[in-house]
Amino acid sequence: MNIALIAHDQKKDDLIEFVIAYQPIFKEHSLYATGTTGKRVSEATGLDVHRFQSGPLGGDQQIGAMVAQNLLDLIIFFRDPLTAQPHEPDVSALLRLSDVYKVPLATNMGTAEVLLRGLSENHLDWRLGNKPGGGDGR
Ligand SMILES: O=C(CO)COP(=O)(O)O
Repeated sequence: MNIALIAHDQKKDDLIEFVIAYQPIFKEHSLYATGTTGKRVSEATGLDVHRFQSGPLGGDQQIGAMVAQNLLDLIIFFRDPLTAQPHEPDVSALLRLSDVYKVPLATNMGTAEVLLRGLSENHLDWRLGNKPGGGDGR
């Protein structure tokens, strides 16, 4: 599966803790991330992470472009609900596209735990049969 990891600055430590806790699961999958998140995760875990631009420079939109091609199967996005983000429209657009393409997305650790356990028990395998032939791949 292709998994995206994103965290706002105040949540990056939480995400790293989470990835370390579930590293045996994450290492079985392909990881993508916004720039700084990906750097922090790969430094902390040694996992191979494909890094896009930093969020404020378009990283959320690059991940959104993957969603629009139905190339992402799971998104872990630890948002900071207490800090205004200059690129809030990009964040909203990514959440909207995830709903359009029915991509499971966790915005906090509680939901992320449930999704990772579901992933490890093959409950997300329906994603594998949900790939587009092109065009409207919903
Ligand atoms: O801002 C972000 C998501 O909206 C995250 O970007 P970074 O991983 O580059 O900090």
